[in-house]
Amino acid sequence: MSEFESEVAEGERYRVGYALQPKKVESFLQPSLLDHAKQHAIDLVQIDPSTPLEQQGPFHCIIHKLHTPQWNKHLQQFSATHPDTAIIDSPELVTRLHDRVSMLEAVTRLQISLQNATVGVPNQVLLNEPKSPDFNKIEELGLRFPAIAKPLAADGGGGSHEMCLVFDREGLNALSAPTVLQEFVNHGGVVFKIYVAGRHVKCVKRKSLGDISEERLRSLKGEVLPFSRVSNLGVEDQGGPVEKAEMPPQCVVDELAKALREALGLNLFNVDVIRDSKEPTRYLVIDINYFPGYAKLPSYEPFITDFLLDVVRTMAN
Ligand SMILES: O=P(O)(O)O[C@@H]1[C@@H](OP(=O)(O)O)[C@H](OP(=O)(O)O)[C@H](O)[C@H](OP(=O)(O)O)[C@H]1OP(=O)(O)O
Ligand SMILES: Nc1ncnc2c1ncn2[C@@H]1O[C@H](COP(=O)(O)OP(=O)(O)O)[C@@H](O)[C@H]1O
Ligand SMILES: [Mg+2]
Ligand SMILES: [Mg+2]
Repeated sequence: MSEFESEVAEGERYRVGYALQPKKVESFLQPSLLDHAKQHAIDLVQIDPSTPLEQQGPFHCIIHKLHTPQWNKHLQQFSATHPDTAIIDSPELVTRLHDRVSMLEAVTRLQISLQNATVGVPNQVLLNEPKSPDFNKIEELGLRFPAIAKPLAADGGGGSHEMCLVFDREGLNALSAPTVLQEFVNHGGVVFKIYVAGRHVKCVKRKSLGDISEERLRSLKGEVLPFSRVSNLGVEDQGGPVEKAEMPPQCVVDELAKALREALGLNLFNVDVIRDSKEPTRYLVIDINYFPGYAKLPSYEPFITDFLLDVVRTMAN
């Protein structure tokens, strides 16, 4: 039962508009979410992003994952004249997550040290022209191979999840600009995904890239191995590294979620975190995604509904 079930004022209903791509509508707006929200006084209403919002309201809250200029304009016009509608989240702040350098900047400013755990980011450098890279910059940072070449843009556009494992300098010749070269950290093949919806936080484990031994590293010199969407592969793991992996301490998960929520000014995101195999109290944030695939979480219906109730109630008070 939702923690808010008894608090819904009788007869009062809330309209929450959603503006999402068709694929996202299909995955996120499961009948189970629509039903659960409805039972808790929330009506989820689809927004047509090409029509002015004025003609589609009123809304107590709008959630969205679109970033076309036309949508941003409609949203800006509507929020200027409807300050009582909560916009989740501000498009300007979401933009920070569309770039793999700026998305991690907030993490580098965090000071989290709980239960001996530290939270940081892997060494990384932006290569505007990877074919003629600034080796001084790479060396100054002490960045070591193997590394992962990630497209700078993380806006969900074509190619934004196409990565490459690079094993030495020669491998950089195969890359196209602009690329973020990030040190590969052995982490036991498991990624922790921390899903945040306002003050609500859930952490799950998923399959990740396996460790790279010194021997394998030597045999792969000069190679470039492309990969994409590893944590979505859903490969069988019975008795494997994912099942066996210990979760990070809950206090670290909660503190990281809270600190990032404040630093980014965002409510709906997830954080990909790995744990250094060599130093198991060292946690590294490798990716932050806006409005991720919440439907993959067990019991995502109350998770999302409770968050939306928080938002509409705060606006009403
Ligand atoms: O589609 P899903 O459910 O796999 O969700 C994707 C997320 O998967 P996750 O929840 O982290 O496992 C995915 O996260 P990752 O980058 O794979 O860690 C992205 O947030 C992706 O959005 P975009 O393509 O970057 O705009 C998300 O895609 P959209 O659903 O927003 O298109
Ligand atoms: N620095 C790293 N060290 C080791 N593995 C990594 C590192 N960065 C990413 N990975 C692996 O690559 C996957 C995809 O990288 P990520 O930055 O999360 O991109 P995406 O936005 O496509 O999810 C991660 O889920 C993880 O398995
Ligand atoms: Mg990721
Ligand atoms: Mg991502």
